[in-house]
Amino acid sequence: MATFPSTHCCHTYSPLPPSSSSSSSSSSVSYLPVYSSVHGRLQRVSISSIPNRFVSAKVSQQNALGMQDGPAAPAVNPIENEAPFKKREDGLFSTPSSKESKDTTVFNVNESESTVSITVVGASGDLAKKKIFPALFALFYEDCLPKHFTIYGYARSKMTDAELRDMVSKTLTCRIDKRENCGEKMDQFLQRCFYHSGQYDSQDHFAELDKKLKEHEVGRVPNRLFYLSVPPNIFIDAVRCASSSASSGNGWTRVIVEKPFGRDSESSAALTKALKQYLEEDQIFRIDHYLGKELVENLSVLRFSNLIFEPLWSRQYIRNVQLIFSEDFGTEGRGGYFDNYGIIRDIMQNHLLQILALFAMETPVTLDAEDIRNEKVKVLRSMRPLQLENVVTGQYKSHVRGGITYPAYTDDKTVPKDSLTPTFAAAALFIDNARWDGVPFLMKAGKALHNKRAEIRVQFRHVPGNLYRNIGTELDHATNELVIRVQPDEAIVLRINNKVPGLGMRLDRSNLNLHYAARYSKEIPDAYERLLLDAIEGERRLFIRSDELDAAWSLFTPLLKEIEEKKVIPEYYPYGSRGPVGAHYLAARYKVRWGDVGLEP
Ligand SMILES: NC(=O)C1=CN([C@@H]2O[C@H](COP(=O)(O)OP(=O)(O)OC[C@H]3O[C@@H](n4cnc5c(N)ncnc54)[C@H](OP(=O)(O)O)[C@@H]3O)[C@@H](O)[C@H]2O)C=CC1
Ligand SMILES: O=C1O[C@H](COP(=O)(O)O)[C@@H](O)[C@H](O)[C@H]1O
Repeated sequence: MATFPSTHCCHTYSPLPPSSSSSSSSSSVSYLPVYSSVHGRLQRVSISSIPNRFVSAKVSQQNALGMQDGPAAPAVNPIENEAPFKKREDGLFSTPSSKESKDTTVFNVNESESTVSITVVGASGDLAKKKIFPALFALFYEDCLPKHFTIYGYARSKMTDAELRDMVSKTLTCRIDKRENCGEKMDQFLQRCFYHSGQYDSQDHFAELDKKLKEHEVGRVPNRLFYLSVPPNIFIDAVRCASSSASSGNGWTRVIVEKPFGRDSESSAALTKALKQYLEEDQIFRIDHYLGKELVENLSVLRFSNLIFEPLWSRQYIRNVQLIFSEDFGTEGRGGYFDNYGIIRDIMQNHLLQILALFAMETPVTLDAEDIRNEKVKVLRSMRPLQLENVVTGQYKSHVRGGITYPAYTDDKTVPKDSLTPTFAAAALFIDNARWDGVPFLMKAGKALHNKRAEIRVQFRHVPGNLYRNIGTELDHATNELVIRVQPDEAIVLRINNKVPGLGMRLDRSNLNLHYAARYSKEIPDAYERLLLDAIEGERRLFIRSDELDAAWSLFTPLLKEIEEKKVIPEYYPYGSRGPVGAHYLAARYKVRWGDVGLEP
């Protein structure tokens, strides 16, 4: 039997008044006085077709705008009136149709009865310091963690609790808009962080951890979350030891697994098989942190809650879709890992493909995790495996600019001098279904490029019958474009044609711009915050199911094998440039121009 931690964090995102949204050139949209955030919770309900956080947002938005067609939306959470829970003999409530097995999620009326122990395995590492501990602190700071929780760092390095706290404290930051009591909050958080040193393959060492966890859990239903923040060759040992010696007796046990989930179909299937010796599928939370990014989460909202977009979302109106990732730094410090994977496995097969699946899927039956993941799998299975002729690879070379020498990829000491591993790739993908037949989905990902950016660009078809041809406007070259800028400086921009004001008739291209920093005053939570909170709450929507993973690898494995077998030589591009010119030829073959070249955005 497991309990559900009751969390009560509630962020409210108040849009800035229109007058202060100076860079939102557009705002013809009504001003929303209060917008409940994704973290807004009325009451914890986990396995409902609509996660609670969504319901609270929807209700407050509808009430604020009077948007709904029918009578005003109720001011209470409709789920409260649906009584979807069975009362159990022990006083807890469980969902009648829970799909979880060992990991049965229940709604705990009395939060003080349960506790969550979060163990960061690999706590001495880069990701733990950079992302996991800061995200846990941010959740604590926002009152999003359950009332009773303990955090343990676990790794081989020898450290005391005080040393872990010292290490962690160096990376904690407070929300810009909530600086007050920051030091106090940090101290409170650090007091709940502990450390246990042990080997990853030692059941005895995990049993020692178990003993320590029990001391903190005494008197409460213990729920345990393990975050595997270690290199992938350690995943199975750590899961075996954690599950046999440190899993929860009568609460839930969940494991967040970091990427990479294998390096091809076979190794991924082997990893899944090995993990399933110790865990049920619903205990495994395969993380793809791009799914936790605000604008990726917003993709479905944009599409399925706006009548103006969904009818256009098909081959009939969309000419091509571009998924672009670029970083303005190289593999600095991670060359050893990267050389075994390359950019196609590091970014395309997971982050960009996940975005593509969300972008292209059919409307899910509900917002339930399984319904969404079912639709994503269908899209992935409708896609053609990538072919080498539709792919361009590149690798960055040294470049001198402004007296500074930027290194080549192979200058990294952990990378073999003759490495052919791509640090850049561009690819054309196709979805062979009725909605997307013939529409090129172009992906481009690279390190050591001229900027850091992740975005989705949707280029629409031209308006048939160019009414404005006689005034010299070639509308075929000025088609509408929707840009969803995932990072940095999150924004949704729609490029339209408009008349230049004045007595004459001249056309211009302008941007309708939802610029998040201008529209919302609060900091956007880091992806790891959202995903950690979801894992604690048993929400699987943003985690990768094993059949999704299989489908994703099926698309890329033949290509990756061919690149390696044929020892395909990447096109070399200077550090800090826009990448290989081959990417433009690839796009041109499908009559596409990369939208990120030339004019901003
Ligand atoms: N860093 C990042 O930005 C990202 C990382 N990831 C993934 O997250 C996971 C963790 O990444 P990261 O923190 O960078 O990894 P690290 O290389 O920093 O490893 C984490 C910890 O694991 C232990 N460790 C490292 N190598 C070995 C080894 N060969 N044998 C046994 N233990 C080892 C070390 O702890 P100790 O010696 O104390 O035991 C180390 O502190 C990886 O799976 C990575 O692919 C995913 C996305 C981004
Ligand atoms: O998963 C990875 O992502 C990072 C980029 O993440 P971001 O959130 O900073 O955009 C990338 O640098 C790394 O190579 C890759 O493993």
